[in-house]
Amino acid sequence: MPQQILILDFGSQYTQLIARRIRELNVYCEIHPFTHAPDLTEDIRGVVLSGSPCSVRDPEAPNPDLSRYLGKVPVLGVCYGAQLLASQNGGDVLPATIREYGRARLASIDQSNPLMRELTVDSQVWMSHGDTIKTLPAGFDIIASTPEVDVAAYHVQGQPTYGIQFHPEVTHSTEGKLLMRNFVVDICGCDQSWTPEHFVDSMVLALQHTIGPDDKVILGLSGGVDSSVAALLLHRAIGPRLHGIFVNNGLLRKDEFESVLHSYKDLGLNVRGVDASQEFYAALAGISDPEGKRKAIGRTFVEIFDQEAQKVAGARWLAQGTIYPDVIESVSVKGPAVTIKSHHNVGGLPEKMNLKIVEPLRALFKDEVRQVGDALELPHNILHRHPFPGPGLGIRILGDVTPHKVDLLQRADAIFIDGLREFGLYEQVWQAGVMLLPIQSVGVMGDERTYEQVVALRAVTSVDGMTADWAHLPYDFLAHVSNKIINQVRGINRVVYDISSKPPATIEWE
Ligand SMILES: Nc1ncnc2c1ncn2[C@@H]1O[C@H](COP(=O)(O)OP(=O)(O)OP(=O)(O)O)[C@@H](O)[C@H]1O
Ligand SMILES: O=c1[nH]c(=O)c2[nH+]cn([C@@H]3O[C@H](COP(=O)(O)O)[C@@H](O)[C@H]3O)c2[nH]1
Ligand SMILES: NC(=O)CC[C@H](N)C(=O)O
Ligand SMILES: [Mg+2]
Repeated sequence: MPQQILILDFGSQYTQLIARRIRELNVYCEIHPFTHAPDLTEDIRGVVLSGSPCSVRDPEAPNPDLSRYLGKVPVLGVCYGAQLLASQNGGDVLPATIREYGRARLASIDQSNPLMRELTVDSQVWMSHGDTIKTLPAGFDIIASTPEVDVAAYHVQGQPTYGIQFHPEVTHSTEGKLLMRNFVVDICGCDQSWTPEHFVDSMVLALQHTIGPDDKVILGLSGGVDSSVAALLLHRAIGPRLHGIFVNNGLLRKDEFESVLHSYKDLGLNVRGVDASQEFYAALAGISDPEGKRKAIGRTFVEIFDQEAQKVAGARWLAQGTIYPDVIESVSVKGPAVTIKSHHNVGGLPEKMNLKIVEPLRALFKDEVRQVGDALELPHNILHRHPFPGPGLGIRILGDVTPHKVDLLQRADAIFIDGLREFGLYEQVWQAGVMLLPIQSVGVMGDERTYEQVVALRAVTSVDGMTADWAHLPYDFLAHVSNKIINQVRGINRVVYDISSKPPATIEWE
């Protein structure tokens, strides 16, 4: 295991940002819910305690025993984490007279303290708290204040334990990254060696160690970034013992089955294309409910993987392209998050497959997956491909799915995506696609009345898909796409543009 920082999560909306800031310093870190705090191991060089929506004054609030870490490795409490350490040691945490959300400025700083080294007076910090530390326990020293908050940061005498009331992980804390560097590099002594290349080398070794010398691995490949990067890593580790399976679920983009299979062959990967369109259409027949469709698609995927695995003698592993946000969401502090959408690849692989799961990208964020793909020389067109959901056009056809609707949508979608490329807009957009709406509208074409379907164009900007803004595409581009769809795709007579952000909408419509 690489040296790492452990982040104990108390449910803050910013916990993932702490992880991102540490990884940007080329230091590996993991988030664990406070309810599953791991024991200290040699590779854990420091611990960060996250913020929380809870108040330490609430008897129900998280209050774990931290003695296994304190004084043994450096600990940094952020907001709730700082309040918790203060209150566990006899300090007073009280409701603040004014709740503080937003920007503040550091008025005094103890620059001789290693956490505060090189931070500047007047530096902007981001606050988000309703409680405040009124009195510190004996042996705790203030190392920074703002005009409103005396205890903006503290240090525990004689041990590398620190607390800060503000949020260094938020970019609005302009010197937050410097503070994190002071903690992670200077105080914890991490050597900043966690680079994409390092990840590739150590993951290939780990895969070789885990997967037995004669074992074969089945990997569902989609043409998307995650599964393609997983494929290259596994291929480097076990070569031809990797068996990729690319399923045509009848819900792919126009001509995608052929073109993706082709690009995998070019990469030297051992991939079988399985055309299961009819099985998917049969499973979807008559189902209009979004969750019903997702479940039917998920089930059919599993059936196909199961059938294919049985054809490969010695198949002992099922590899998945699972990435870090999937993992974090399923171990959230408040219990598994409410189901908004059932992702087709999560949950419910049947026992009888008898395959063990291997997930080489489990620890990475999407943009980190792209960096690893870059280090593995994944071709640009796959690396920068927009994400595409496994259930494909099945969740972009509102209402029931038929081969005829798939055909209409494939043609409209191809015009939109080709148009983005033509206008040089494809890589400015994080994801784009077309939705086929379950309504008809009246139009007039060549003096004749039409009564045909409506499609909605969807394009978003985002970093990781967790939040997204609708893309402000140029009007002349939208006009071009709208004209072309209405003129060329018989059966569609109206095009609208979706101007909803996530939240409160989501990227896909179902
Ligand atoms: N048509 C398919 N055939 C086989 N496996 C698939 C197919 N579609 C999806 N999968 C599997 O489901 C997983 C999740 O799909 P998902 O779309 O989240 O990831 P991806 O396709 O690898 O990347 P991206 O998010 O960039 O599209 C994939 O990693 C892959 O293992
Ligand atoms: O592989 C997948 N299986 C799914 O079931 C699924 N549902 C949504 N998505 C993709 O996830 C991102 C966020 O989508 P939403 O804002 O619609 O939840 C977007 O990139 C979506 O395309 C899926 N990907
Ligand atoms: N961001 C936080 O960690 C907030 C901690 C606590 N809930 C407060 O309001 O002070
Ligand atoms: Mg995909």
